[in-house]
Amino acid sequence: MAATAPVIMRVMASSISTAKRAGGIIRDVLKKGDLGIVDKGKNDPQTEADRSAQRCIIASLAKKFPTVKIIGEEGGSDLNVCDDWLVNELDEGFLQQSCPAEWKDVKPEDFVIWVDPLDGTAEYTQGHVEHVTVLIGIAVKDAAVGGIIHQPFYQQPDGEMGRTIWGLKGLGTGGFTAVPAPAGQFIITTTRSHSNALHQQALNAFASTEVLKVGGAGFKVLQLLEGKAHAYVFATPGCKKWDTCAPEAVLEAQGGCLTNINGEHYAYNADVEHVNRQGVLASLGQDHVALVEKIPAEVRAAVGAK
Ligand SMILES: Nc1ncnc2c1ncn2[C@@H]1O[C@H](COP(=O)(O)O)[C@@H](O)[C@H]1OP(=O)(O)O
Ligand SMILES: [Mg+2]
Ligand SMILES: [Mg+2]
Ligand SMILES: [Mg+2]
Repeated sequence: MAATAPVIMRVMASSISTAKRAGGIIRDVLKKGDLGIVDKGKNDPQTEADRSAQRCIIASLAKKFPTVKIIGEEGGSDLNVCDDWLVNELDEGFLQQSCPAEWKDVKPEDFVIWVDPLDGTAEYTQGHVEHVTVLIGIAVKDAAVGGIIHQPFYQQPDGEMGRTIWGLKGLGTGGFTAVPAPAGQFIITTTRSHSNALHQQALNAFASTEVLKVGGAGFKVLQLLEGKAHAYVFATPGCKKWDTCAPEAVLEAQGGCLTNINGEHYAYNADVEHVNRQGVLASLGQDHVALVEKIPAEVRAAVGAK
């Protein structure tokens, strides 16, 4: 099965196994205690866990899929890694499923894999480890089609650490139980470390019943999937294609929507600008267009303009 499955199924299965290994590396760095923090910019830290997890993910995927373009947040990495970091396995459970017809014949050169080895780095360094995720997004030409969101610090009922959520458009999602957000409320999930006055103005326009301030694009989309929030609002530039590719694919495979604040999808081909200049608006079980229309004109003029 593994050798004959279509490329997208093998990329997804390999990404599931690799994200789990990267999650182990992220836990190990924290356990050792020396985070090796480097500031890449304002509110933009990088740690030894970001660097090592990226090396593990890109070395593993590049070895298995040498002709697929892979773009990682932490730039060019040394792919000479120890065998322990080279993940060979393909997740067997995932491979049991059949490939949606639309992706069966996609060629390796039509894929881009967007890797965020550790989403929520600021929160990782501040002890909010439950916000941390590993994101591997799979784009076909312009579209975010498949995604893995791995939570290294999620404690399973049996005590095991980590859980892995996946989504593939046309197939569905796995690794979690979807829960609708509570009726009669409107809960927004948003940034806790990258807000500004304009972003606050956008939040105010929604007449929400509650605003949850948490880290990471992956964790906020998980909150939508698990019914903790109705919408994810980020009306400022700052997050990048590797932050949104996997969350968008998983959310949309579950019937939700992730766009910029104008309601347009970002393109994820290899030549796009990395920054998501027009912010992020995501929802599940909502009238997404009605949410787009709530963004104030002043915010749209400043953030939504091309
Ligand atoms: N201004 C920014 N500079 C760098 N990264 C950003 C910025 N804004 C958002 N991000 C990335 O998007 C994620 C979601 O943002 P937020 O938590 O503020 O909602 C952040 O965890 C960070 O990803 P990462 O942690 O992988 O660097
Ligand atoms: Mg970062
Ligand atoms: Mg990120
Ligand atoms: Mg990151």
